[in-house]
Amino acid sequence: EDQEEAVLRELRLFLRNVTERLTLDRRFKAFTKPVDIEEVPDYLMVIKKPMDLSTLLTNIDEHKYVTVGEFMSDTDLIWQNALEYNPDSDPMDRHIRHRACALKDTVRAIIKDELDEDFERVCEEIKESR
Ligand SMILES: Cc1noc(C)c1-c1cc(NS(=O)(=O)c2ccccc2)cc(C(=O)O)c1
Repeated sequence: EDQEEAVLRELRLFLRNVTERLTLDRRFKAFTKPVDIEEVPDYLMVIKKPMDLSTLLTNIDEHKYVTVGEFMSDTDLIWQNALEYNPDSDPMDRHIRHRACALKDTVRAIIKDELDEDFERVCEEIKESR
């Protein structure tokens, strides 16, 4: 089992830990599962790349992410989609946008505080070498 696999296993542990903490946060309940197309029939006409926290976990387990940057692109989709689909001034839209902004800020704060820059650089080098 070479060094690269050890690094990527550590990356997956970190990303699972971050994702599970977000899933446990009650503010982000609406982001825990794919938007229900029965409940929101026109959703896929507006949002071309749906994403949610349970899909992030599946992606991690399927070794989709080789860098934290790739993971961040998918977490960005979650809040960007919510802002795009819920643009109006009514209280419901404002509430989901507030939670979307909280998700954006929370992910960035966790990564800034807990991701070692040297570790991410090693992941980037593995990605370039593949
Ligand atoms: C997310 C999202 N993006 O556009 C919209 C609109 C939402 C969104 C969708 C739902 N209903 S849902 O059946 O698709 C669902 C329930 C529980 C977990 C995940 C999805 C609820 C809410 C809410 O604020 O409670 C928000």
